Amino acid sequence: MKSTSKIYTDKDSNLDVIKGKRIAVLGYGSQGRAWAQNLRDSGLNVVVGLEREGKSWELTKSDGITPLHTKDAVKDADIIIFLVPDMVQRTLWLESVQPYMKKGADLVFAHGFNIHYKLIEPPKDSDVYMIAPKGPGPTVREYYKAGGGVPALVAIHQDVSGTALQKALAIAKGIGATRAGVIPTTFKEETETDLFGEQVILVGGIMELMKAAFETLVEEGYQPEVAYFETINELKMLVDLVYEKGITGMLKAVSDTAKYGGMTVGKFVINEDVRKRMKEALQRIKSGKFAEEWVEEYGRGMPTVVNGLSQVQNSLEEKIGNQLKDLIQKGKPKS
Ligand SMILES: NC(=O)c1ccc[n+]([C@@H]2O[C@H](COP(=O)([O-])OP(=O)(O)OC[C@H]3O[C@@H](n4cnc5c(N)ncnc54)[C@H](O)[C@@H]3O)[C@@H](O)[C@H]2O)c1
Ligand SMILES: CC(C)(O)[C@@H](O)C(=O)O
Ligand SMILES: [Mg+2]
Ligand SMILES: [Mg+2]
Repeated sequence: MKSTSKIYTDKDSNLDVIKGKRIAVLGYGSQGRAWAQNLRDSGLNVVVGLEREGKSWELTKSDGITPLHTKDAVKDADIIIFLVPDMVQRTLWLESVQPYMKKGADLVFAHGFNIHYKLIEPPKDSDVYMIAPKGPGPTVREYYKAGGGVPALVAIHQDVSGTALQKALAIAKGIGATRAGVIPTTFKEETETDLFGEQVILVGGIMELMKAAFETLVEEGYQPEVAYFETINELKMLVDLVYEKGITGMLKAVSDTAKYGGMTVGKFVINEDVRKRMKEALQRIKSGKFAEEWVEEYGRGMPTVVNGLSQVQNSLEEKIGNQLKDLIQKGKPKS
């Protein structure tokens, strides 16, 4: 185990390093919308680059930011931030960024996928760095507006100017991340751990665990509403306790019966076999097999993602969740 040598906070970063520089945020989705608004509200010079005048274009305008066609946005930009989907970045780079950008402009990422797996080969005269928020885009905006920030990782791939880290930390400050903390990493470590996290726990693991538990109860004849409260809705409250007080805090809040059952049956369900599969999933990421498969799936129009989303939308647990939504919302604290 090698612990981080440093956690950067507000006092380690200075917005002046990038003040007045023209920042082009490419894409206005989950992260793009949050970054563009946070950077603008931090007093930085932001434009948004989009390929066409559609939904994102209108949203950008209604948020008070100027949308431009990508090539116009990158033409005069000193810092170009890729916040379009990972599978779109290579084509955007080849067709709309590389031919039009200023020589030596910085190339910035929120995830290392395209650089680590060499889908984008940046010019040798650009600084290339990453600020990877460890949370979803809407939360990056929500926390910033409330005076906080989502923690992030920072990594430098190319440092031609010798100031790449200072610029990366200034952007991290501009989106609010240094209000929490920013940990230095490499493109390799960020890419592999981020993919692993979303596959085995944050997205894949939790989703399948919730579904499997819900379906087990329903198949055994229990009321789906009771199953929903038990296996999906209450999860937030227990994860909130972990977030506020750690795993120990969560354990202290539940009954001794839940502690004993959780400590024994948890290990029976999430057993050595599951850990072996986690290692296998990590191996597929490290070898590049997952990246290869994802590029191929994307090329076929993402059938697995499209069908998977529609299956989830039409599942019994989603129907029950929708029926209970008003009731659940009414019970939420009014702050
Ligand atoms: N979603 C997250 O919370 C999150 C968290 C950390 C890092 N990241 C990283 O941030 C980057 C952006 O991800 P995201 O989830 O915010 O993206 P997204 O899917 O929300 O991006 C959608 C936006 O990208 C643009 N776009 C979509 N398709 C396009 C196309 N074919 N051509 C040109 N532009 C197109 C549009 O502006 C659209 O609004 C990725 O590298 C991702 O890995 C995302
Ligand atoms: C929000 C996540 C899952 O952490 C991010 O990594 C993503 O790819 O959306
Ligand atoms: Mg990710
Ligand atoms: Mg992530």
